Amino acid sequence: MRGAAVRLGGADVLSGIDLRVAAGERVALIGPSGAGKTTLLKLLNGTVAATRGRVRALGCEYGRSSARRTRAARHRIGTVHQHFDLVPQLRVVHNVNAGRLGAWPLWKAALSLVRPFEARAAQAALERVGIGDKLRERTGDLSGGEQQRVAIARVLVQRPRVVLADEPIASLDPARAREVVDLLFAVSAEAGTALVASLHDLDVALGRFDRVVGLRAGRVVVDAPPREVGDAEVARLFRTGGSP
Ligand SMILES: Nc1ncnc2c1ncn2[C@@H]1O[C@H](COP(=O)(O)OP(=O)(O)OP(=O)(O)O)[C@@H](O)[C@H]1O
Repeated sequence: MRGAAVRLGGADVLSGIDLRVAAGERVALIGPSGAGKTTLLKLLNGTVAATRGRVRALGCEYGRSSARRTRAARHRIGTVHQHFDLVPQLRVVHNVNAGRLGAWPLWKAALSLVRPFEARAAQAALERVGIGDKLRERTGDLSGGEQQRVAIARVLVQRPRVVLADEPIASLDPARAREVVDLLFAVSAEAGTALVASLHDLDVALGRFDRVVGLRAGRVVVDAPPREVGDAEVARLFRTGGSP
């Protein structure tokens, strides 16, 4: 993205964002609450439009490319949402298959709610995330950590080229958090899938990722490999008050 800005509710949420993520790159997005991390992820998956600047993803430029090209790009961007974004009343298989909805015609999507299509692919994805026995369970009956895995399985069946994860480990204990990060890295290692994850856990961001992008008040103030992000950069990002 070049010079991207987002204005929401009369306020500048992001300004002057220049960012390029390469295939297979693993980027941790850090910064204080309200810095604009979620909004930046939404800009990348096209669910929020830039008010200024350009955002390109997988050969499409949001707002300029044809609807068909834009849809095709968005199908290959998988997002793990902060609050999972699952339908608790539905069985796990339906929530996993939601990752295929963009690729299915409407009739197939509707019919699949009665008799699930591609249950085998959903089963394989669930096995991959370690909950292969949950296919027919009601999603709302699963623990928070299990629901997080369902959300990752949904992204897996999408066969993404880019995975965006919004605070994917916020609700997990340290051991589960490590497993989820391992899982996201394993997904990214396949087929050069890029991973961009917003994180509040600095140890994970600095210890595991290839690159750290730090946002403060809607601007990128750090963009470097972890070895170059020291106490001074972290303090600059997280200090309270003052200008960006
Ligand atoms: N739809 C909206 N309308 C108005 N303001 C919004 C909207 N969405 C986000 N904002 C504002 O934009 C700013 C950035 O929000 P965002 O959720 O991107 O931050 P964040 O860095 O992800 O925060 P957190 O770490 O707390 O999740 C916040 O001040 C938020 O209130």
